[in-house]
Amino acid sequence: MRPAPTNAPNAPTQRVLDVLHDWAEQGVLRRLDAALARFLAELCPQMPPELAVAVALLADLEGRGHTCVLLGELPQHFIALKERAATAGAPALSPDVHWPNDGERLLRECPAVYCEGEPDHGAPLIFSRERRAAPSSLDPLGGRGGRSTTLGAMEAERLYLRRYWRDENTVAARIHQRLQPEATVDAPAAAALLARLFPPADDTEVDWQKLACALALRGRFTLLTGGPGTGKTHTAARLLALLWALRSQPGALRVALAAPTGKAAARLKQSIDRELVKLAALPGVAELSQRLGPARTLHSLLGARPDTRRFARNAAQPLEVDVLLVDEASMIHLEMMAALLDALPPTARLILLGDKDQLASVEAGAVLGELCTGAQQGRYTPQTAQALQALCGDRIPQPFIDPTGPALLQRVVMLRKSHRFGGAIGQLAQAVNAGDAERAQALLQQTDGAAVRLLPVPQLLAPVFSPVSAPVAAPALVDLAVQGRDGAKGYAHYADLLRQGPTAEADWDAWAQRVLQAFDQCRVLCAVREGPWGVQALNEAIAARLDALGLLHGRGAWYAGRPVMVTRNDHDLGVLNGDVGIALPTGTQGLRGVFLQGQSLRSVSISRLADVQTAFAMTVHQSQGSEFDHTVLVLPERHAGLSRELIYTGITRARRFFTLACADMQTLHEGIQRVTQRASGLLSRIDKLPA
Ligand SMILES: Nc1ncnc2c1ncn2[C@@H]1O[C@H](COP(=O)(O)OP(=O)(O)OP(=O)(O)O)[C@@H](O)[C@H]1O
Repeated sequence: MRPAPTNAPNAPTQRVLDVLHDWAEQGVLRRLDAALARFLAELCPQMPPELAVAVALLADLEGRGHTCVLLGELPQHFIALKERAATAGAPALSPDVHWPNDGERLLRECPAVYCEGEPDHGAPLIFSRERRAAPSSLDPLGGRGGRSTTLGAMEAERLYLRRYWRDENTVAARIHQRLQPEATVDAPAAAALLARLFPPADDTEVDWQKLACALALRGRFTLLTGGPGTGKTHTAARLLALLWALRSQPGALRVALAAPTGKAAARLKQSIDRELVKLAALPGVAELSQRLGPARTLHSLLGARPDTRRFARNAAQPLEVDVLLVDEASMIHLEMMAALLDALPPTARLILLGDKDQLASVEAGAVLGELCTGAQQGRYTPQTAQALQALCGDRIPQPFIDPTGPALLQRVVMLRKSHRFGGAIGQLAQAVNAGDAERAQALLQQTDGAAVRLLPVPQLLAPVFSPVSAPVAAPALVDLAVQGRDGAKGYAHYADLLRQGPTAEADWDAWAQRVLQAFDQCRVLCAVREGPWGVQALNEAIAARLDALGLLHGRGAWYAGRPVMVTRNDHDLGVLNGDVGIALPTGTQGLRGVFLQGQSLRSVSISRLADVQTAFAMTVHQSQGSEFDHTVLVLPERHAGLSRELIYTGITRARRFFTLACADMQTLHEGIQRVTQRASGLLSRIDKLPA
């Protein structure tokens, strides 16, 4: 069904499209959502009005991260959308337009819909119906420590746009293919190396890191999840050393490192290098270190092409790798995961690292979270347990054994012990993750210890929003951001270093590095961009305060010390989306944007830095993959966008100090209770494929 849209939709649908157009004009929907409904209705003039609304809703939901819509939920979505329109004072939809009880019939009769299982005529909408019992990978306890990561794991009827349906199928098929049993490794050699890499500890705890490596030797797909500091990279480095030592031909293993952002890629490379140095005594590790190239962003690895969503690397032009290690995999959206798996040769090993409890990608899909459903419980089959014991001598404890454990979970390991956070920050992250708002509140309000602190922004000091003036950030919050607290640095620290300048021309690089590192000691993270609690207002307020204190001269678009975050990859300039740099005065060339890339500096003319934003404050989403000594998390009052994942991600960006700034505890409690659920059918698709 790909003719050019020439026909006018039927009259009732046309009326609905006009209303959708008005809704888009008034911000109830995105223009894109209404335009898609019109486009499909013009392709298929007999499309009923209800389906036109469902298409706009589907596009709207995909904008919010869902990859499909569950039919059973369409009636509520219709109601919620109508309420949004009413609240915005937009024209009402006729009361007759609602999702009918027999919505399936409506889908089956519409030529714009392809019903899975029937001959595929290329229709743009896909109706998928599963008549199966709950898939075996469904976590009986609800995954993620008692909650469900997706809405679509049980028997369900789903409506997709073709693009997401195709990507979901690709990811399911490629992962399923990688779950097939692998050729055996040299077991005695592997056992000896594992014993060397993971010497027995004094405690009796299970060594999940060792088990993860043993498990990874069994197949071409491994997923390591765990909170920050649980040793995902530590383990991955040992796994690479192991694979290198056990390779069948000398020098033949091509290993690639990648991450979704430039910052995360740089961190991955640094951590792997650091860990490999510790393993230098092992056979071949020196050679592995030497051969390991830089970690690349997924875009660069796959060969992103300007102005297209296609990549140079794909199934026809696969990546030339034997082992691909990808960090921060929670940030990978469905489309990118499909592209990555498509471009990976079937023989290559894929090792994904990520924290399943972090915010999912901005774009549609929550692939890592979904693949980790049940990881908390282990669910290893007795066969897996026996094989691992034979290989490394360690036993998987009985509570983690489940004879019905799905094939996918035989490739997933959750690391449980944090080697970085012992104290209050780790406990706070754990409480939030467990949905225990009372405990989180108690930890934030305890007065001993400086690691975790609450900055109540009382009503009187609360940000004032006036429709005529720009939103104003709370002074107490700005004070904290500038001055810090109890040894936790604020921005005055880097501004001080900046003011001092280099001692001599020759010291410029060292000084610039110190300024950049000092800036990274503190970061203000916001849940929203707009309004008094948002990125924009805080950026302005912090710059103004530093200016008032004489620490920066923060007037005009560019000033010495302006921190900026790149918002778009620019391969010519060598800066990537998410890179943070600072405008620094140079002797002869005036102000230049300076970025720390690994151990070296990149300096860029500020006139060429078109896609940047000031970076005193950034969104929690933008901070993923980064860590700061002192993290200040700012929560707007009673905001629907607050979620458990967002709060957890904000907290876990803090290395030594964490401060929460919010108006009241109710905001925190509500946020912790709000768990993001994204509709998807990925798990059931993997389960459905024949073994
Ligand atoms: N088994 C271990 N014994 C000793 N130190 C460890 C162990 N596991 C990890 N570490 C150390 O703990 C620190 C954190 O480990 P690592 O960076 O691998 O964690 P991570 O899970 O990758 O963290 P993040 O999610 O923040 O990237 C590192 O300094 C690492 O060397």
